[in-house]
Amino acid sequence: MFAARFDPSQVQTTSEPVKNFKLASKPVIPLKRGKEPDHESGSESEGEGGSGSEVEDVERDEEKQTAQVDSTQAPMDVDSQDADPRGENDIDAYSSRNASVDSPGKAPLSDKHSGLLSRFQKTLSIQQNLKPSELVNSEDETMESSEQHDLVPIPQPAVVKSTQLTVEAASAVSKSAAWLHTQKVQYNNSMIKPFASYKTELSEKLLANITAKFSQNTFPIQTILLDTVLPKLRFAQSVSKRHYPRRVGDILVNASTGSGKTLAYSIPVVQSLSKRTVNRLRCLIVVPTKILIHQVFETMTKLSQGTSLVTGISKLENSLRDEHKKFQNQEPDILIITPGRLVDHLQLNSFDLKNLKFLILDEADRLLNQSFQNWCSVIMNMLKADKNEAAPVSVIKMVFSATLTTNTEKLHNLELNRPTLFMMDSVKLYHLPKHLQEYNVQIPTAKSFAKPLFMLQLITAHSEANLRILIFVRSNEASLRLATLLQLMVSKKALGSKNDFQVTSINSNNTKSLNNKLIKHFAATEPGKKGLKVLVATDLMSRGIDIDNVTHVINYDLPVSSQQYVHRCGRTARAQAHGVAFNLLVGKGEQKFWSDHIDSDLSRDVDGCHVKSYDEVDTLKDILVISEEVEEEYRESLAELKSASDS
Ligand SMILES: Nc1ncnc2c1ncn2[C@@H]1O[C@H](COP(=O)(O)OP(=O)(O)OP(=O)(O)O)[C@@H](O)[C@H]1O
Repeated sequence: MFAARFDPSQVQTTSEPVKNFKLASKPVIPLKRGKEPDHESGSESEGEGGSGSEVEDVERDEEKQTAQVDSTQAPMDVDSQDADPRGENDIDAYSSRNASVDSPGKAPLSDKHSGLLSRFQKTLSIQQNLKPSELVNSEDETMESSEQHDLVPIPQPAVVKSTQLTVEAASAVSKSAAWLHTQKVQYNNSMIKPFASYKTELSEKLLANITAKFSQNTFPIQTILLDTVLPKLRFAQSVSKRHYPRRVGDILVNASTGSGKTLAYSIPVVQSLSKRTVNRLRCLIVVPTKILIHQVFETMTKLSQGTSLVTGISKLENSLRDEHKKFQNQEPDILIITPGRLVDHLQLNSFDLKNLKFLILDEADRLLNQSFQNWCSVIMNMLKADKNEAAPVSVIKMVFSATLTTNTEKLHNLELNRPTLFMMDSVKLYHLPKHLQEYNVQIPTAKSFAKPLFMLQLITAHSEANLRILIFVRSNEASLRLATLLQLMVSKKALGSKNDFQVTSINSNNTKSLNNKLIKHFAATEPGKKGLKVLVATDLMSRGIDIDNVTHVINYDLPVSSQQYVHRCGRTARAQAHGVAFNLLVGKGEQKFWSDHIDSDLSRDVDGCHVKSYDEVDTLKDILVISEEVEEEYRESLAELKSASDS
């Protein structure tokens, strides 16, 4: 069913010409006479197929020289620098030309310039001897002259702003440059192909693990990433074992929830590292929550089965000291960790980053919004120190999210190196899964007191069993209260559900282990058991959690942003499965908020699902109708809940 032929020509790259901002002056590299210093391909010995070490030495010199060149100089556009009118590109002409401009005293100037130059130097010396009071501001001077002569002032040339960027302006430019000059590669949902078509790019063992444990066919984000990154990685590793990351550049991915991002970044990592001989920390995967650690660990373990790669995790429940000893004894090749814990281990020197080749941020927008002891700058500084390199360090940063931040400030902190952004070819900020069917339930303000009852009627209107319904509320308190109320209501005669109805609540009143147990129970499928499982949760559950067969998501409380909406709804309709999301909108205010601040940021597949109103479905159109008996029992339940909470 996924066998649609993938045609590489479909890969739409909207790459603006990637301007390689070069530093103001080219570092002069000791190359053979007559050869133009070529930064892109590294060096001339590379053209002669020099041995790895020779290429690495030249590269190391090149990088040292680049690092020494003062990078605060205003970046010069490559065109002006390379467009050499006289076509003199060899190193001799280059140096004599600069000598004449940089050191006038040394090289003979033609006579016609020497007079001009001496007058300029005389003016400079007069200006230096003037007292401050004698210095006249240009505006005042213009005003005085016009008042004295009562003449119409002669039109003055515009005052030319200083060409020197102020530090703030320069950093603002560089920050927006971090994002604006990113090459963009767009893809669409038709880009699916068999994993077997990568048999020349992937090791036999890895390919077997993918097809046996995951799938025969790729998802679109995996196709575009593997097609782009694998060849780059292979070539870069063939040129330099040590510095290949810098040649590949950084990778940014904005792909919808459930689209297989974890596999998309895990495959290139396992492919690149499986040839290594000694265990060294070469890949760091940073995730925002503990639950995600286990999920990524499972994927990595399945992929690297049969290789000698060691994947480690840092568990918050383990003591830092014990983990420190464990990492000291054996450095894992791949480490999955949360940001705060990573900072703790770096400060304890549990491991160093000098061998690191991949730094992966999963749910990156969440990570970049977290301060966690300023983890981002701690890692960036530690990388530069351990690798003894200036930015950009030779590490491939892979930044993944379904709602990747466009906040250049946050991305700037990552000191991106020639980033490529992979994104859906949609005009909106975020893209929803194709088979996610959304329904809006418009509740009149006057009836808002009965919102829990409407939701119960919405749930019990579904006749089929084996539903897994995830209900999102805005707080822990609301999660506990709503779950308790639902249990009370279901125990009543009129309100009771036809199905076996289990309601649980995830909230911070529970211990972490209880929450994990409840999630496992919710996710578990007992064959033959027709349980209708309802889990009430806060947004802790909305990020990256991959639970099979969540059939419905109910936004009982509206999310506060389109990002939150995307992540909540993304718990269903995963891996191209079908899923349903209900939005309970109370009054015109919430309806307007949803359309102005959520729906306006979302794009959906043209041939996919589109938002509907609940009353377009026969079985749902009466959920807002309440009989007297039902209302009576509902009010009883509310009273019971109130007395329980008061006691
Ligand atoms: N090519 C594939 N074919 C079928 N299933 C896949 C494929 N790739 C990944 N999956 C499955 O899809 C599910 C979602 O994958 P994953 O959790 O990586 O999505 P995601 O994009 O990270 O979602 P989120 O943004 O919510 O974190 C997982 O169960 C995974 O095993």
